[in-house]
Amino acid sequence: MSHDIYPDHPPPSKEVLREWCVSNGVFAESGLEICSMGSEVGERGEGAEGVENGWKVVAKRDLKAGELLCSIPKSALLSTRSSSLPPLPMTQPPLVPDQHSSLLHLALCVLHEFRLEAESRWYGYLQSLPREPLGLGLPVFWGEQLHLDGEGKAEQEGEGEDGDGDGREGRKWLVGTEAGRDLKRKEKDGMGMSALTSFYTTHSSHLPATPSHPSPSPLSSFLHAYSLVCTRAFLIDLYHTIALVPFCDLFNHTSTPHTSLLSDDYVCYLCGSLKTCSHDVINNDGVSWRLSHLGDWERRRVEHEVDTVDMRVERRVGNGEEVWNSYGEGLGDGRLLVEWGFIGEEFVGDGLIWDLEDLGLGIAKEEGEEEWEDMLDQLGEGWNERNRKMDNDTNPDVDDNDSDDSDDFDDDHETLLCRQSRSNPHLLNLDQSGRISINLFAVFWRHNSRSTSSSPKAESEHGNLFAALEIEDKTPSPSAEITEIIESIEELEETWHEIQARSLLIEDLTEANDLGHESDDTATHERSTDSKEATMTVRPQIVDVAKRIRKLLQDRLRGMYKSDLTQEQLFNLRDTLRSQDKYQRVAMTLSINERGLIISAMGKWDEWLAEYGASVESA
Ligand SMILES: C[S@@+](CC[C@H](N)C(=O)[O-])C[C@H]1O[C@@H](n2cnc3c(N)ncnc32)[C@H](O)[C@@H]1O
Repeated sequence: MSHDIYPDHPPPSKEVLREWCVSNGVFAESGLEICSMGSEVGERGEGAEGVENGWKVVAKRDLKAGELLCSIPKSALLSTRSSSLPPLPMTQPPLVPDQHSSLLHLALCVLHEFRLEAESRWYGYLQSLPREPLGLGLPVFWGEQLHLDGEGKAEQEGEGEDGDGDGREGRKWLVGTEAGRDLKRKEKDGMGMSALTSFYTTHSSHLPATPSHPSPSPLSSFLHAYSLVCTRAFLIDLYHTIALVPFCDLFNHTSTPHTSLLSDDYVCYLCGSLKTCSHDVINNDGVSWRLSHLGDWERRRVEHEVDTVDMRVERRVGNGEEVWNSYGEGLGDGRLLVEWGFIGEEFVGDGLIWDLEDLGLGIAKEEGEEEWEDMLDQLGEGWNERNRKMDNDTNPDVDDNDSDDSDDFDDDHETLLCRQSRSNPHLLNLDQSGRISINLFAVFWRHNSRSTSSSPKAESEHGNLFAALEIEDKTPSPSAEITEIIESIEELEETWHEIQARSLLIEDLTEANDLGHESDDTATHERSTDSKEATMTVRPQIVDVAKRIRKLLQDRLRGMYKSDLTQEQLFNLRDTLRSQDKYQRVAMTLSINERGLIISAMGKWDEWLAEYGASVESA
């Protein structure tokens, strides 16, 4: 599948971009250099073996915190407000300006500017953007063989860019992974391939003919423009909403960035003015309501300075180091791959996630979601309360409000369970340290107690069928339930801690034996047997829940592509991929990493169940 963006134009040029920046008032610190990723020389598309490398920003000298990296006047931003594409006609139903429709609209504007070629105000910038691979390798396009012209008519079918099936195979490896979940969610939320196709089919006729593009552009051109917008646009302010920001979009992502984008967002939403404008309502002090939250000094600044988007050094950058931005906090590889087409293997974010309906408990998404969320909110409160108490007991002098972050259990990565995610307290996840969230434990625990506490009453004397089916509700009150859950979690962790301590003791004794310190085998045996006798007992319900969790992990693993292969076999398989199988390589890496996390978590639950798993049968 090929697009019609800049056919027969020279490759992207840093020099042309630099000249465009200068003539559009863009300031870029002279101590920054745009380099090719993976090699220090060459323009786009000139990497080794013709592989597109992408660009990055590198510091040519030490950069101190506070230094200005770049400053772009808002007049240079490319947004739906600034583009020369005429406003979209009212659609039926109207295009609600949510984030996705804003991306689609901006993509149409970008395609229009591409079609203007050198006539566009942004040509010097747009020519610098990647032109390959089509759709920038975002998984939503992997393996797509869709060919439509600008009017939505099928073009000639043929082998696309990844006609050898790299994309199709790559998609298979995403099944069951976080990226696979994200792709499904996007499709469901109307952000998949079919929604993109239908948007362009509806709106392509709105693109004016240009001297270089008298006919409509193929769908592939729109998809490419859309990918550029998705991977490069920033949220700016109330007027532009999202926009492409020349130069700022050259910084790559890491979870420990040096810089971030700064923009005053409280502009007039009608004309974009930051300084007081004719649309403003003035308060009794003669100040626009819009700017009334600012102090005197700040107000003077906005009234007199050019409105810009800036990036400053927030963490020192050494000479020769790449300067990193962050595309969002806690972005895991699944999300990075789906939204930006790469993985960072930094193992940050919330790990693997389940929805309520994925838990095999027969809970539909809409069914009682609020009730479950209420329970999780109460659990969160109960958990924080417990932490405060624990901290007070161990450290009576510490301020109560500081206690949340300093809890030993929550920060101990060797535990079976982890606290609620900071990004979403309702999340049901397996964290990056292989710990199941207390939420998942609580959902299984509650489901278990509901199904065991509701037992049909014995048939009445008169054989009344309705009376026989009446359910006796022994459900505990919500607060009693949360207390029970927290006590169960503590019980689970204490027993896990005991197992860990015992294996450490055995390891120590074996090591000591190997070194000949305590050569008496009988003594070793006696001590390890002693410690075994210290085993605690647990409530059967905890065992039930542990078994559910173990099964949940196993099911997730089994839902992955080629789930019967061992990690070693997968590594070997990945090693045999051809250099051009880049989608398969990245998808396999993601899948292997997620499998590793599940396997290590399963190992812990197996160890615990080996000790306590039988007690439920005897209960
Ligand atoms: C905003 S652009 C950054 C500049 C881009 N590298 C370029 O060549 O113009 C975002 C894209 O850069 C690439 N990218 C960003 N961070 C990356 C990273 N840590 N590793 C690999 N690629 C990255 C991805 O292709 C992503 O879609």
